[in-house]
Amino acid sequence: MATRVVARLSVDDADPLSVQPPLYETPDERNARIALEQAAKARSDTIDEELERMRASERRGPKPIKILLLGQSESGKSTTLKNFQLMYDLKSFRAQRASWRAVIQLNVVRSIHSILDAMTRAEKYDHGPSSSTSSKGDLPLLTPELLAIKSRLEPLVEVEKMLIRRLTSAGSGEIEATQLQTTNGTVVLPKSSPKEVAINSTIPWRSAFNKLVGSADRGSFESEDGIDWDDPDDPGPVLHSASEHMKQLWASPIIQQLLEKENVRLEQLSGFFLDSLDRVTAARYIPTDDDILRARLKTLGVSEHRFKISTSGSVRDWKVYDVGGHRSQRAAWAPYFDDMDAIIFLAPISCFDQVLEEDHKVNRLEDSFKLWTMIVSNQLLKNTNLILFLNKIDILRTKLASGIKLRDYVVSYQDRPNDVESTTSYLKRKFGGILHERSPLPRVFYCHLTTVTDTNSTNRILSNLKDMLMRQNLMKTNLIS
Ligand SMILES: Nc1nc2c(ncn2[C@@H]2O[C@H](COP(=O)(O)OP(=O)(O)OP(=O)(O)O)[C@@H](O)[C@H]2O)c(=O)[nH]1
Ligand SMILES: [Mg+2]
Repeated sequence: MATRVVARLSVDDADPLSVQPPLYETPDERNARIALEQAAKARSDTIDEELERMRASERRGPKPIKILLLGQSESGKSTTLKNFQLMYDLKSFRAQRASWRAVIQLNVVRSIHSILDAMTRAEKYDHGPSSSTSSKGDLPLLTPELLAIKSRLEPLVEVEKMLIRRLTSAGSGEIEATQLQTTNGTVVLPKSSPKEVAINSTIPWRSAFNKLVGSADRGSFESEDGIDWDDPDDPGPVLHSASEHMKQLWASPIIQQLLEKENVRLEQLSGFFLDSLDRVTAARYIPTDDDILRARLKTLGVSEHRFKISTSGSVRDWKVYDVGGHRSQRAAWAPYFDDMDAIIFLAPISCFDQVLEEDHKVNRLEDSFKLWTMIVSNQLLKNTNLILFLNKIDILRTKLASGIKLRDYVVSYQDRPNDVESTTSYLKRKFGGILHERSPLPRVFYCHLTTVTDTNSTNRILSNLKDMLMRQNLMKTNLIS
């Protein structure tokens, strides 16, 4: 009988293509090894053939039309992508309902968490050593009823943690600190609202949520909306039972006063659903398309989305790239500058009175101007169409109507009227001026005033863009003269 070689790689561990045949093996082991090698080679050949087939088809067919979405964090890039999906891939957009439902639940508990944090701060002032000094008097006193609601809602922080765990379980996300931390018994209070969860879009995070809310073999699984109503981990029932308390908290004038004093403007934050609590905490809540557009999940990395889009009988492949806009993510943009047909640049101009979340010294509008300057002057992009979306016009309208003045943040605006028409045409001229001054080659200034959460108006703009790019592309490939 042949001697066994000690400490040999087991058949399971070995890579059959890279491991030398062992010096000693039994006939059975030899046959097993050969069979394994043959199977591995067959697999490898199939992959090679598939790759070659894909390359050949890419060589044969016209090049896909490529669009890159750029702009600072929360400018509306992923929301624009959702509009593309709604228009050109409705089936997969709707198939994601269960996942977006979980994101909306996360958005709701995050808002409630912000209120609970503000209440904790107010309580601290009430009981703290400096309670007899001046600053305490600024914060409203919390009534026993409100404090009872607070204790009733505190378990929602656990629901938030659970949702975040599910979301990030596939290693696809990053969480920034969300809880109060205790150091030497001292409560370290966050200045602003709880931080966001960010998701690396290259990894299919939705499968994590599908696992959370969907399982095809459960009796009540409804394939239409993909929601598994019997899932024991679904936070829906907990949110439903806490709904009245959440509504009371949000409707309380004392809480509104507290948030105002603390400068926590939840209704201006992304993923705000507290005005729709009745609906989004209903026992059988299914998100509408509009809800999905309003749901907020911060992007990490770059993701590619493919569409088949037709115009005048001609069908073309499109690739739309969504990127993370946070400063830490911007280094990942440049490798995609090559070979883009168009860049949609989103500047959320309603943010003229806000600062970047990642650097509180930088005004958001100023950051958009700097980013736009960098994009228009980039040599690699000199032949790329640039389409500017001056976004969040709905929020701009509300803000200006509430008396917030553009001239207080953009000094050069001086005494011009503080209405939507004048402010937008002023800002449009400024962005246009930068394009004309800094572009390496003369180029057309395409600019739209947008509210990308409004599907009808965005649909029209994207359809026009589609026609323009299809025409350009056909001209390039000499199909029309
Ligand atoms: N009211 C309003 N909300 C908008 C508009 N555009 C986007 N939003 C909301 O703003 C939030 C941020 O939008 P996203 O599309 O996630 O922003 P993003 O540019 O992808 O941000 P990052 O992924 O962090 O780079 C979401 O909750 C959107 O629903 C708009 O025009 N009006
Ligand atoms: Mg995004």
